[in-house]
Amino acid sequence: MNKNSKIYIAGHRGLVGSAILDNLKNKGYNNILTKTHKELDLTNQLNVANFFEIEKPEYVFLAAAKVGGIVANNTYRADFIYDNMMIQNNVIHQSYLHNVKKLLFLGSTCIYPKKATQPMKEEYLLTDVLEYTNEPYAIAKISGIKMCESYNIQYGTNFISVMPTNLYGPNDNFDLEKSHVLPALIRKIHLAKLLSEEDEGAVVADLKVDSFEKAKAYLKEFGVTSNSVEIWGTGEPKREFLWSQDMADACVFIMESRNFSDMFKDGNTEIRNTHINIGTGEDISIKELAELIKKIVGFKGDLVFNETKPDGTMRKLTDVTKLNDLGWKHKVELEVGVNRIYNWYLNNSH
Ligand SMILES: NC(=O)C1=CN([C@@H]2O[C@H](COP(=O)(O)OP(=O)(O)OC[C@H]3O[C@@H](n4cnc5c(N)ncnc54)[C@H](OP(=O)(O)O)[C@@H]3O)[C@@H](O)[C@H]2O)C=CC1
Ligand SMILES: C[C@H]1O[C@H](OP(=O)(O)OP(=O)(O)OC[C@H]2O[C@@H](n3cnc4c(=O)[nH]c(N)nc43)[C@H](O)[C@@H]2O)[C@@H](O)[C@@H](O)C1=O
Repeated sequence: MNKNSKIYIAGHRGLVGSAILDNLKNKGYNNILTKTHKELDLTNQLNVANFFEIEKPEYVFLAAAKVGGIVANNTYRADFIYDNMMIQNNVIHQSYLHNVKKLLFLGSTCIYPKKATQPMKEEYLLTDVLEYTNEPYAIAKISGIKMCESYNIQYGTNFISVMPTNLYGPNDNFDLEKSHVLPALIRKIHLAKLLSEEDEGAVVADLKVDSFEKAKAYLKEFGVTSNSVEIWGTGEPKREFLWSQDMADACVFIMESRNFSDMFKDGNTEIRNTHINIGTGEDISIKELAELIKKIVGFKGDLVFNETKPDGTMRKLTDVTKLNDLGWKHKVELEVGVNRIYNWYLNNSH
């Protein structure tokens, strides 16, 4: 990629896409192409074909997807498989037809078997059954990896897949039902603290409702009260969290420095499993995460574990040897990142 290359970021307003946009701008890339979801619905084959025909991007970051936490994945199963397969089929196929020089496809570590040996290496893909709560999403992501791999092999394209761990950062989704655990707990614990301080105005403003009674009733549904916060599941599952700006930096690093062909020449004779894990290689339990957020937010109440909610995979720690060997390592440690995202939330929640 050179600084004038025409680069399309699909999903530029999302958690990862917005961080990729900032990262590229900061590095001096000046020909970046973006479209909002409203301007271009990537599930629409004809519109995506027209877009590529007119714009002819040279590089593509595919960070648009239907994304959500464990309950969203488990509830909207059809949407997660349909939207994700449509988006990636359209973008990857049109990238091939219009001679895109390089494409980066974002998968997820949920592609690995539910009971994979830890930490999970790239070659564990398709070696056992998946976690059921996010199986439709994971299958869409696996088909995206295999699509990139197949186009590379049959058509000589240069499409690279990366498998990020759980991400968090600015522009994350803080919805109490549909979000991932880290933003959900930041918001729930913050709101519980506001309730304990009897700051009715701040609670109403955060939830954008017209009365404190409505706000309290809504929060009760999610187990948020002035003296306790509900945590889904047992608190025992472990998760690995990567700051979204580190994730974006890894994506740009890979786009700048790697080619699909390098990935099986460097001692790897197998053309399959050329995807790259992106993570920190460190994880913590959900209980420990909740305690950390509680400390940072300054909430004094209790954490109550609701075991009727799913735990999901008990552990999905990435093996980041491949990424580290390429010369990239994360910078932001979890406690620093949680402090940053809490401050970001305080400045952006109304
Ligand atoms: N967040 C995480 O923890 C993880 C994310 N990933 C992957 O990283 C990538 C980015 O995720 P993340 O940034 O968190 O997701 P976000 O939900 O924050 O952003 C997704 C973006 O895609 C856009 N989008 C969704 N559907 C369409 C559509 N039909 N047409 C056009 N645009 C669409 C959204 O626009 P709009 O909001 O307007 O719909 C949004 O800008 C995804 O591939 C995801 O699977 C992988 C592992 C973990
Ligand atoms: C990134 C990843 O995201 C999803 O997988 P997940 O890691 O299981 O997602 P999660 O962040 O929602 O939950 C992590 C853990 O945390 C627990 N938990 C506690 N309390 C809350 C809570 O309040 N909200 C949420 N969401 N989870 C909670 C929750 O029960 C679970 O044990 C995939 O569907 C898949 O899409 C994917 O790739």
